[in-house]
Amino acid sequence: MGSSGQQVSWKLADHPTLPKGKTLALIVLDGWGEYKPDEYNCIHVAQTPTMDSLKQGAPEKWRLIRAHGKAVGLPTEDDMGNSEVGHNALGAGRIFAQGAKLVDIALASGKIYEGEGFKYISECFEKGTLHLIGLLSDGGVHSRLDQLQLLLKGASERGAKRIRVHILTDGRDVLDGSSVGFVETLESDLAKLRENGVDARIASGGGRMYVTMDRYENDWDVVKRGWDAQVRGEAPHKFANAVEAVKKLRENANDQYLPPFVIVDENEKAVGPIEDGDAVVTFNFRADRMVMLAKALEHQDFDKFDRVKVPKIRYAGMLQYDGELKLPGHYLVSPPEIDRTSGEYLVHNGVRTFACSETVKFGHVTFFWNGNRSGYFNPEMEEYVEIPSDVGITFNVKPKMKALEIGEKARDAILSRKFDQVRVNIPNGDMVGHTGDIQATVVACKAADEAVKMIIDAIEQVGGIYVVTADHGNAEDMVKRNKSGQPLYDKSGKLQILTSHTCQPVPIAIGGPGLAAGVRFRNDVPDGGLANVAATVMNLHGYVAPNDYEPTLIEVVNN
Ligand SMILES: O=C(O)[C@@H](CO)OP(=O)(O)O
Ligand SMILES: [Mn+2]
Ligand SMILES: [Mn+2]
Repeated sequence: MGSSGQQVSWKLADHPTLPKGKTLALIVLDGWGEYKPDEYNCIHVAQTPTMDSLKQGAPEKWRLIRAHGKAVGLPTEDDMGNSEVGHNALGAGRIFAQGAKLVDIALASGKIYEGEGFKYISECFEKGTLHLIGLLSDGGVHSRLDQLQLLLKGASERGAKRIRVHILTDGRDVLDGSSVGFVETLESDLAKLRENGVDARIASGGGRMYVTMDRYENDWDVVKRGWDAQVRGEAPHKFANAVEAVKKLRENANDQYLPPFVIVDENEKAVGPIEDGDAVVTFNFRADRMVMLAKALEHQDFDKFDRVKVPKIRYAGMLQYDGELKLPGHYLVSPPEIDRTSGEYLVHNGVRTFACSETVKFGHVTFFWNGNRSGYFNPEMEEYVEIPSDVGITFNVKPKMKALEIGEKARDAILSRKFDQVRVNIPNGDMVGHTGDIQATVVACKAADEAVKMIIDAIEQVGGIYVVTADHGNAEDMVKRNKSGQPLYDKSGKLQILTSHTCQPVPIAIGGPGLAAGVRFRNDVPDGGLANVAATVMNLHGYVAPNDYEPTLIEVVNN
């Protein structure tokens, strides 16, 4: 049965000419876009002989595809790509309206306030406090400030009398240092609410990478720091107001890594710990970095850290973050129903699959790939291997990350001949790109290229096929630019470093000894994007994709 209840026919039609049984390596370079060659394009600066040689196969075996905006289900063409929407599109073969867009629609129509989730939390408004926890920026990757603003307004109009916002500063999807402005904006909104009789305040905060927003259980301490501040009202730093807190803490850390703080009253008492009878909403729409907190808030038998205090609350996510675990049970907006993913089809058709990355990207090639669904479709047919990521460092310190280990695992999986598809995510360009450290990102790109080479070499040995692509841009452009592409400087003359993803297209290359003669990229899908990759991969496994999948990027010509 499909998730919508209808019977799904999983059998895929045979491809008219392409054979089955070739080992296929599917390599996703995280944060690897295509951009003009200059000194801030780390992919260009780095030695990347493998990726360079693939590019020489253009236009038949190398091309660019869209990885941002509407091509991946985001609200506008100004929205940069990200891993969640990117891997969802790669795996699902169709474009789904994503969380950002679904929340926009639900807020605009007011439907968000009519759903079960809002009713559930609003029953606490009379006696309890409404806590809103999430990423404070307009990055649009995990959350958006304007959505928070609408939610604050909507909730207060519908009876929330006491509101506490627990902020996580960004500096990753937006410029470092922009946190101050976002906090000022939020403070002025909360002041207006107070004028209207709503007791609304910021209660706690911290930088997203150091407080709360860990993912894939890489480091529970991150979530614990947030818990202590948000729930217990305990943090090493105490301030009377949040703008002052962020300004002060920025003296020793950037936005992504601000230490946890709580806002206190005249008696040094935290103004907004979470108490029995309160309502809590995590207002991020994106799943990966909210799942751990959701578990801490929702699971009775939670044992990842000592929560000390476990208030009886009503908790709702902006979305449901994990469709398989049904986590959280209550949510304000229904998530996209990403069903019938390519992974599920291929497993049903006997394609044995291996997927691997290191912890910080592990869920990208498994959970996101499979439509935000954790676990295997069929454990007999699939093996997912996670290589533990380094914990407690920023990745510019170790820019090679686990690229070679991922390459080795993929190589061994290919050479074992136990798998038909070997899928990896190579994180370097993205994770190091987010640190804004240009030199380290150059090293990162080189390491990623070396990992690609290892995997392609293994494919050569077994007579297989490779598909190399990326989920969105990042390392190819490390500075903020004006409309004509010139780097921008701030008031003090400092170059404005871009830590975020980009709106650039990404490459896709196909090749390997197992690629049938005459296979090439068609030229009649010029606007092809990440969602076109699934049908392409199904073809290379010897199958035709379901009708409603975005069209394949390849054709077979007689030569
Ligand atoms: O680190 C993350 O959470 C995002 C940026 O916010 O990056 P990616 O989409 O590549 O995972
Ligand atoms: Mn990514
Ligand atoms: Mn990223």
